[in-house]
Amino acid sequence: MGEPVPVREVTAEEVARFRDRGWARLPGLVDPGYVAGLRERALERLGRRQGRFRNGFVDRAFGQDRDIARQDEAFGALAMSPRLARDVVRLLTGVRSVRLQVTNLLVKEPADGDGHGETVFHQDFPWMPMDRAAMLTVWLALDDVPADMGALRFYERSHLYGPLGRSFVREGDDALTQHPWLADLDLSEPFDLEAGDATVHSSLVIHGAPANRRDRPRLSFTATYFDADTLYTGAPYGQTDGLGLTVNAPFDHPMFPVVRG
Ligand SMILES: O=C(O)CCC(=O)C(=O)O
Ligand SMILES: [Fe+2]
Repeated sequence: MGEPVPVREVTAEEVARFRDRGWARLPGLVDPGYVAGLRERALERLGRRQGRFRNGFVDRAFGQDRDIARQDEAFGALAMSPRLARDVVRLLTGVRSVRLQVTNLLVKEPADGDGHGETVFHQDFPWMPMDRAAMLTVWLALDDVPADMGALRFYERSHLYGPLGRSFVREGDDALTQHPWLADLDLSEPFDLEAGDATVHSSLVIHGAPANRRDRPRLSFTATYFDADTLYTGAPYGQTDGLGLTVNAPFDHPMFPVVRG
């Protein structure tokens, strides 16, 4: 084992905010020096990338390099970091340990020309074959992400309303169009992130992002964790279909490692 990945502890105030509002800002979550190394690796991978898929609704909003932590050791060390796992356990309510669901390198290309558009407002949970929603995503800025480059925005406390349905299935199915009452909730103010800053969001909070109005790609890394006691429901899902998971049993599979705190 090398040095521990330089991830800081979340504060009691950040935990309280996350639980109250469904999301929180975590400034300086990961040491900027470590993040500079991640950024270099990310750019190197992107340079080797072949073509882009623009078929689905999600692909219009950002590019994905899924499961990057299984392919790159620096991203892997961060995703499997005991310090990060401790933070996640503290943020979630009533959870003893967590599994990693997925990691992703997200790239939102500048909107000009043939670039990406906005990330429409949505929840993450309605896609999941999980029997509970104790699940969150850490969204780490790999480079400075000024607000107009597309940092996430959140409908405050929207996680309290349970699953509100899927988005990204058809044209015009963003959460606001499906549920106009959401507009009565406060929308988080736009904010600038620096490399190493993160946001963390509940799988039930409504979130989205504007298009990237700058001239360089928005680069971020996400890691999604869920309660290790969660049971598999058997609902069809690309990631889990065919893995041989047992319905009504935990996600006991190398794809979903328990991350020890
Ligand atoms: O980065 C984005 O624009 C959206 C990311 C997202 O929806 C997520 O990580 O759950
Ligand atoms: Fe999302």
